[in-house]
Amino acid sequence: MEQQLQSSHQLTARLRAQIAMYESELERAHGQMLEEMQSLEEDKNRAIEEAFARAQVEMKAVHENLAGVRTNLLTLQPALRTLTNDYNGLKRQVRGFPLLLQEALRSVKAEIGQAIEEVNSNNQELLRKYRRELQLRKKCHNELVRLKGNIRVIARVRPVTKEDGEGPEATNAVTFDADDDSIIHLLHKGKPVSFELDKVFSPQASQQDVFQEVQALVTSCIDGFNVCIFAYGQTGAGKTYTMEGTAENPGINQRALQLLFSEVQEKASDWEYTITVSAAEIYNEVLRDLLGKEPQEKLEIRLCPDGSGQLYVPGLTEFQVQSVDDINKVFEFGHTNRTTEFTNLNEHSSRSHALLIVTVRGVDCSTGLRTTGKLNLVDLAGSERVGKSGAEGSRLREAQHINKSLSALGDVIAALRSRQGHVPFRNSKLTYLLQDSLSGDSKTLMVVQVSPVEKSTSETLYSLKFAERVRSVELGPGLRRAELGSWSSQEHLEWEPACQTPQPSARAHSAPSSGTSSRPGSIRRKLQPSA
Ligand SMILES: Nc1ncnc2c1ncn2[C@@H]1O[C@H](COP(=O)(O)OP(=O)(O)OP(=O)(O)O)[C@@H](O)[C@H]1O
Repeated sequence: MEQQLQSSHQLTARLRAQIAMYESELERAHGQMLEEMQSLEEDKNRAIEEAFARAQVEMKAVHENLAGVRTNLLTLQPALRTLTNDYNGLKRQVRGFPLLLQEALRSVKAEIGQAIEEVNSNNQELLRKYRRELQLRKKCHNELVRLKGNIRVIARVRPVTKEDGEGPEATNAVTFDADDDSIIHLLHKGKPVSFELDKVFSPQASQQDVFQEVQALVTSCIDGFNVCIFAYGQTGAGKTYTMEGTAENPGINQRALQLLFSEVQEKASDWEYTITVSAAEIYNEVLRDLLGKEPQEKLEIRLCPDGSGQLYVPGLTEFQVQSVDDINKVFEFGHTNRTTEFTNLNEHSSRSHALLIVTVRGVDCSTGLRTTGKLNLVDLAGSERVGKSGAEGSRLREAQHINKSLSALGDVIAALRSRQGHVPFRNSKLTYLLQDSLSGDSKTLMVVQVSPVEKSTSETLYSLKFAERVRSVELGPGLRRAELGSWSSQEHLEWEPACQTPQPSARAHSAPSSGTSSRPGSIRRKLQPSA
């Protein structure tokens, strides 16, 4: 028991020791906890101090801002008052604006109306002056025509060419007057003969020199005048050279078209122009279209059904052209047609009359005034007197037709120059077709082509007589009848009275799109042997 008591005492002592250890442990943990609480308390206080300090700074800034805003408010108040006043003023103005606008519109309308009236009356005045100017211009032109004669005749002598050969027959038989460019001398069978025309061009004259002589006629077409330019003369005398020329040295046709295009362009701000071209041929008194799709078709000249008395050719193709390039295309097209039609185009060309008809239609943009002028460029058939040299068959028939139409042309020109009441336009297709362009205010220029060589002197003599006769028919009534009798075909073959046929033009086209030719205005282009 004692043992048990002893062990129990020992156990109690161990337990007491253990409890003492726990208690000291607890005490230490308690101390630690107190320390940590102390440190936490310090942290909290520090944080509170810092937050307080920041809050104080911010508070100070807010106070300062508030003070600034207050100051601003104080300064904005007067501005706000002004704005309110302005706003109210504007509101009043907006309310009164429709009335003001109406009033302003009324006064502006009245001012514009007055200005329009002034402009109108100015325009009327200008229009009146313009019309008077136009009339004056036309009067001047007519006066010029009257003074100069509306029919002029010039001669052009071509140079001696290789084709003239050599020897006495190819010697030069034509000379000129150094002091007077309207005189030409011919040595015919040893006798000198002189002629006076309106102007004579020697072989040295250039294409441009000749064109200068016809330039004014060409431009008058833009003002609504009709013009005829003829090349007359025996085969090989240079008619086609003068009218068509070569690629390097173009003749009247191309230069005229070029001039028309440039003149029309210059006037483009005031006038609207359209230029159309037609080309026709008269062979054995049959009229045919050189630009048509059916070159064989015979055309007739008819009276316009509108009762205007104007003539027209139903079916004659008319191409509208705007540039030399368009002309190239038109004539290339016509030429292609013809080369397939004739085995010997050159010969055929020599025996037919070729006409290039250029029509210039204009509208004055400001007045609506319309003008139409026609420029007829005619390469006549060779004038040689084949019949006298004993031609037969178809050659004789051709010659008869040529002589008949050239005589008829001479008759018409003579009648016009002498201002006869009756002009025999209907005696040939050529004169009938050109009736509109030969009468009235129209102008005519005949270029008589002359071969200079000895062997051609008979034909040259004949051509120059023809030319001088055309020119010498006086304009005055006293002399009116003096020369008329000589127009019957003494030198041409006898011919029968012309059948009576006449003609408006149709078939307007724009230029075809074929290949280009180097010779615009070439309706009678001669084929080169190699072609
Ligand atoms: N002024 C000139 N300058 C240089 N050569 C010219 C001149 N006039 C004509 N010729 C030349 O003379 C030749 C005959 O001229 P062209 O063919 O023009 O005569 P034509 O009168 O038209 O003949 P046809 O009646 O056969 O048509 C051509 O070779 C042409 O080039």
